[in-house]
Amino acid sequence: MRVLASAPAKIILFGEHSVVYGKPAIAAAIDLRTYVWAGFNDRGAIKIEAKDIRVPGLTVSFSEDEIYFESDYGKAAEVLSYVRQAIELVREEADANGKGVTVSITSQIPVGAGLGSSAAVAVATIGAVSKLLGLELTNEEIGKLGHKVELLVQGASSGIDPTVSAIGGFIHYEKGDFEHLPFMELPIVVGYTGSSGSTKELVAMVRRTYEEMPEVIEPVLVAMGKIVEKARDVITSDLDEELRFTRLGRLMNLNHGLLDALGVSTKKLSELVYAARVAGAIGAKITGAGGGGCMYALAPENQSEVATAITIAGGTPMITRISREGLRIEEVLP
Ligand SMILES: Nc1ncnc2c1ncn2[C@@H]1O[C@H](COP(=O)(O)OP(=O)(O)OP(=O)(O)O)[C@@H](O)[C@H]1O
Ligand SMILES: C[C@@](O)(CCO)CC(=O)[O-]
Ligand SMILES: [Mg+2]
Repeated sequence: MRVLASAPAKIILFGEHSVVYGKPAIAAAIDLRTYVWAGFNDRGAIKIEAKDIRVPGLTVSFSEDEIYFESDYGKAAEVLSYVRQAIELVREEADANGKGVTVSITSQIPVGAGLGSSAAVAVATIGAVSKLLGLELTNEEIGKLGHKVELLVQGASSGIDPTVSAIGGFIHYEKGDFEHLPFMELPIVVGYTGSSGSTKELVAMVRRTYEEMPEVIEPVLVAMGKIVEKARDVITSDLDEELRFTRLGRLMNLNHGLLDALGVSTKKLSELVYAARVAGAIGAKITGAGGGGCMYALAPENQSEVATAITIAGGTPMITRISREGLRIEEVLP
């Protein structure tokens, strides 16, 4: 038997980092996906093929008893840790610890770019392997297992990325609970700096700053949480669209400033943010963990001008759409 599952990338519209401290956040699944085929092998081993993982200089195929790699073993094992933890967790849930499982991954999502590649690969792997092992899990349950994987690998995770990747759509998230927000088409442009940041390291860096001066950082996190609640009020209000976008844009700019204050922006990210604003975006901010990766801009009137400005500033623009669908079982072969 073989199973193909896919799970989407995400953008965090408001509230990254502060969400790790129990504040609310708003996120949406987008139409870039990671695909995972799962099947059995008769060696009782975990075998992972992740040939197209876009980590510079690294092409790996790895299993418990065999490792093929074009880089050092330590790096390969670390890069594949989300997938391996996902498989191990599902084998445990299914009481199938000795069962040989092979997964093969292809992905449209840039890695370490703030678009939730770690959550998508964990969720798609859990979806495919749980189906293979005969577990009946809901997408919500799979999101919770994805959160466990992120906690095991990163040490800290709010769970928002695996949740939105598993269930799709547009969500408000707080301390493990989520609520779907009314679906709206968002005229956004994502700008990719081309460099990556590790969520594990960025979350740890913010934690160090917090521990060094909690009396300074806590109010910043509280303000971020308030921005999210304001944004939710605007999204669910009956204000006309123009006013709604204007208010959301202002809240995005405030949120970006506070993320910059936490130290998770980079010169390139800030350049893309300012280029987008100058080209007429009504709001622009980092999305995801930062340290490289992506920003997004809200540009109801002038998406193509903003995309051009991002290109001129040295970034790669992506015009994406919100994906209503989260985890999907694409194919089951006998
Ligand atoms: N296609 C893939 N195959 C295997 N592992 C992957 C794949 N895509 C991502 N990963 C894993 O996820 C890691 C990147 O996760 P990280 O959380 O640092 O960034 P991100 O999820 O892309 O961005 P963010 O968390 O800010 O949204 C990679 O180093 C790798 O371990
Ligand atoms: C930086 C962070 O807030 C979002 C990463 O997409 C981490 C998390 O919520 O787990
Ligand atoms: Mg991640």
